[in-house]
Amino acid sequence: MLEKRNPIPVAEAIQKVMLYAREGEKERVPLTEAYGRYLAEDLYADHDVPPFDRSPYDGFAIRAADSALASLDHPVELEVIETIGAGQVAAKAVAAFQAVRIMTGAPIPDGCDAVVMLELAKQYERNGKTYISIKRPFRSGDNISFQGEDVKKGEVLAEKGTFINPGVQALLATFGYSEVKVAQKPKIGIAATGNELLDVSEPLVPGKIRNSNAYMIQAQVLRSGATPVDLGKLPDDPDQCLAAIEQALPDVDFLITTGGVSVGDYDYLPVIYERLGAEVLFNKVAMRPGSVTTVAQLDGKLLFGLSGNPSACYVGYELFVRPVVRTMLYSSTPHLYKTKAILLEDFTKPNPFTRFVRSYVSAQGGQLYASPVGMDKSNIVTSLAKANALTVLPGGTRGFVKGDLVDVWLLDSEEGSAQ
Ligand SMILES: Nc1nc2c(c(=O)[nH]1)N[C@H]1C(S)=C(S)[C@@H](COP(=O)(O)OP(=O)(O)OC[C@H]3O[C@@H](n4cnc5c(N)ncnc54)[C@H](O)[C@@H]3O)O[C@H]1N2
Ligand code: MOO
Ligand SMILES: [Mg+2]
Repeated sequence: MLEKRNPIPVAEAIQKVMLYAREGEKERVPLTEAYGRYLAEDLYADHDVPPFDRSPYDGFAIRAADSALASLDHPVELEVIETIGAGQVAAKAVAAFQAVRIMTGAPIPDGCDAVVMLELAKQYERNGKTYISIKRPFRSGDNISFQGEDVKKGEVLAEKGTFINPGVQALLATFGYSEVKVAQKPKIGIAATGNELLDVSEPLVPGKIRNSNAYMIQAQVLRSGATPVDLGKLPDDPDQCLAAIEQALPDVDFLITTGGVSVGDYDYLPVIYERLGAEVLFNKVAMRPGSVTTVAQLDGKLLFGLSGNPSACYVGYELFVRPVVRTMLYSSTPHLYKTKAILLEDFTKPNPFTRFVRSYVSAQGGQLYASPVGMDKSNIVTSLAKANALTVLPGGTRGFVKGDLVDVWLLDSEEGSAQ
């Protein structure tokens, strides 16, 4: 007897999954391996940057008061008593009408409070001494890069969960983190089910296809910041699938299977969840593609039964797996980044369920535009290669036309959305 499945709205399905989302563990990695990871702690400034007043120019450090009367007609002469480069500290005290030759990055000598750019000073020698003359006054503070002007001690520079981009990497180095506490990468088991599946290296034979989903998901897992664990191909045999899943579960944070979740004779995932004693959170979502997406939990561990159809499988990962991965990585915005774009083509098909159209979003003149890419069917694989976004057409609508403003969820953005 065919069990009747109840489609639930996408937002409700996501909510049900998110109830099981947990923050992950921390680990320390060398700074050289921190790029691309997620901070496990807020990053505080434990000192001012710059840590001392310094010169932003090559030139001369002076006492501004000495230049008060300088003009084109009456240049002021100062004696240059010392030269310091970046990394050096002036050894002498600067007295009235004295200056220090200073290079960019060197600390401002005691007593000085302004810097004259090299180009604005005339330098000359007289009786074995070096002098400069300047033809305009400088105010106290002119051309000084002040201690703490970049950041003050105690400020939070990047919050826990921040993606470590090259800029964050620079901050970590600035504050002396030779090792960085980052979120441990969740481990995600991936098993592709189906008797029809060939290995990538096998030649095609009648009735069979190559397993593309496992490799697609592997890349999605990596893109979302987790580690894929390849559990291989499983035949459409409930005993073998059950044994493989039971064996794999203890070593992974989540388990993804593809295929076998619909109502076919060889769709065994529902039976397997039952035999495992897992609670099925839902087995039908009002979305296309991916309506058969099934998610179950066993002792709090999520089992994602993604569709066998490539486009449905892909969308299932981005909607349901990505946010739990990002939550483990401490993100407060774990979902795909949501924005709006102008549709560049008519999309007149009705949308009985919310439709996620694989799309290419581009920016032109400060406006985002969305073009559907390739055929909009769940068994299509080619459209995925061009997609950088999902255009979201709500269930119960039809007749979107070129020029309509539509919701788009970006696939490649490091930024996410809270909801
Ligand atoms: N009578 C009904 N039939 C179907 C329904 C339905 O509601 N009633 N739902 C359809 C929808 S929607 C989808 S999506 C698919 C989902 O099927 P399954 O998740 O059970 O997946 P399979 O049956 O195993 O395979 C479907 C399709 O995908 C190909 N596939 C499977 N695994 C891979 C892989 N690793 N790499 C590439 N391609 C894969 C497989 O060969 C099939 O062509 O069910 C509809 N049917
Ligand atoms: O799960 Mo099926 O893709 O709705 O397309
Ligand atoms: Mg099936």
